[in-house]
Amino acid sequence: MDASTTITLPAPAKLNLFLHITGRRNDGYHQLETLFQFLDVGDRLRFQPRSDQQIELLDDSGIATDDNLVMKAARLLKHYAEQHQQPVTGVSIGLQKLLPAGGGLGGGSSDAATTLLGLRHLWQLSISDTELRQLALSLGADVPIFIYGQAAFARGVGEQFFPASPACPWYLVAKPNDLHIATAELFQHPDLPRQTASIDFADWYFANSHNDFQQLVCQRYPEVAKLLSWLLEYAPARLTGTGACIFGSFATEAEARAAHAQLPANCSAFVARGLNQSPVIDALANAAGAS
Ligand SMILES: C[C@@](CO)(OP(=O)(O)O)[C@H](O)COP(=O)(O)OP(=O)(O)OC[C@H]1O[C@@H](n2ccc(N)nc2=O)[C@H](O)[C@@H]1O
Ligand SMILES: Nc1ncnc2c1ncn2[C@@H]1O[C@H](COP(=O)(O)OP(=O)(O)O)[C@@H](O)[C@H]1O
Repeated sequence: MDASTTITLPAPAKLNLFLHITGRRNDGYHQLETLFQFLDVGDRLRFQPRSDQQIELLDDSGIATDDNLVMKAARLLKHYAEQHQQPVTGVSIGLQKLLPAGGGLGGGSSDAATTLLGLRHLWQLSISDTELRQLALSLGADVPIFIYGQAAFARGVGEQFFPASPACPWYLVAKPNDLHIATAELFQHPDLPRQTASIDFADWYFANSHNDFQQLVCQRYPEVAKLLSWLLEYAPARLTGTGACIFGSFATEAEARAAHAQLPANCSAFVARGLNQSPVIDALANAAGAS
């Protein structure tokens, strides 16, 4: 495939297999320890070069174009290219949203990362992965992991990575309908635990870790507490990120689908496989190979 032709790329979801808050920085941002893993489910983005210089976003998400992380990422990379005297073309970006916004699955962050990666390819920009991750961090704490593209333990605000190879089970990911949790609001809550002791990642396993947001989210949103109690009857289960999604891990797809079939009313869910490499990395390698 020629770099100037249309490309379609995935923007996978992530799970936080655990999430500890170990402190707070002077600027108010929290220091975290977490383990990121990707899912084989996510949004899709299509990048089509234009003959003018416009960046156009075609999307069905209902998010205002100027607020959309896809648009922010595209403008940021265009600005970088212009500052470094690297030519760019216009582009129409089609966003197909499948992941719930504000679900703790990092959908918006993943869309932003796929935009940075897709446009670097399309525009043939000379920018290293490290620089791209720095640009990504300015869009949000969760964006760099989707550029990194490998399952990883993370420290800092979630931007210092240590490669990991957790088991890749089948997950049932579920959330109460019509529930969006505002990440910033939860981070500011006085009852949030902020002093979990730092762990040695080599000693990590699921049962000796937790998610520091889970208790607070369950208190504030009883529908999450109820859904989590239900899922725990079937599998080890936990909140991802700041929620509202929870996940349960299963040895087989059939077991995950059997639990899905019993999903309580007023909830939505999907079954997905855990992945230790982001599918966007494979898709870009294919696109580069075909150029
Ligand atoms: C909690 C996590 C765990 O992976 O995921 P989500 O639940 O959002 O998916 C992330 O740290 C979320 O990252 P992200 O959603 O990109 O957050 P940002 O846009 O950078 O920040 C939103 C707001 O959350 C707070 N924030 C975020 C990250 C952090 N380490 N400390 C913070 O205090 C800040 O108040 C910030 O203004
Ligand atoms: N392309 C996008 N997809 C989803 N949310 C977006 C997008 N662009 C901006 N946002 C904003 O980012 C917020 C967080 O989105 P998202 O990353 O999907 O959830 P979370 O941070 O809970 O994992 C949303 O509430 C939404 O307002």
